[in-house]
Amino acid sequence: MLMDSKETSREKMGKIGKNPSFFASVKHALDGIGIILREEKNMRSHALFGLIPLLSAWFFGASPMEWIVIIFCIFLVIIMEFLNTIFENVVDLVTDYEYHPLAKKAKDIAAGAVLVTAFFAILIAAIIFLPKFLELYYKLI
Ligand SMILES: Nc1ncnc2c1ncn2[C@@H]1O[C@H](COP(=O)(O)OP(=O)(O)OP(=O)(O)O)[C@@H](O)[C@H]1O
Repeated sequence: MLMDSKETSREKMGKIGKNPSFFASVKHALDGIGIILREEKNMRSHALFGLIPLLSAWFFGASPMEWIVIIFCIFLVIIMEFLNTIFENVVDLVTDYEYHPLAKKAKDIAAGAVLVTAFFAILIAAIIFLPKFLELYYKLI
């Protein structure tokens, strides 16, 4: 019963349905990336901060394994921000922007997951780069 009304409303809208091709799926995925870059200031910050370890890796001539770990950490933070944004949107959809303690809980926990991942990435960056920075520092003084 519910299924029938759902399908009818889908047909009426004419906008929702299975992607007709692989390229249509890719286009919608790219739209999603565009939306998160436009609407989420935190995602732009992550992308910008991600440049620091990349430039440092280039400057210090990081080993292939160090490059892999650094790129892994950058993508981990970015993926976590994607998940956080998905949660925020689903919560807003369900609550229709009305206050609900469970909505607060879900959003705060999702934001906490991003924070934990960012700390993890900073810790890894410190383990890789701190000795290199110190070596350079003692060479220069
Ligand atoms: N429907 C709601 N009910 C209760 N609290 C909410 C609700 N929506 C948001 N909040 C609270 O307001 C905070 C900010 O919510 P918002 O959706 O604006 O996230 P944001 O500022 O985009 O978060 P982030 O910085 O993680 O991207 C949430 O972390 C949560 O504590």
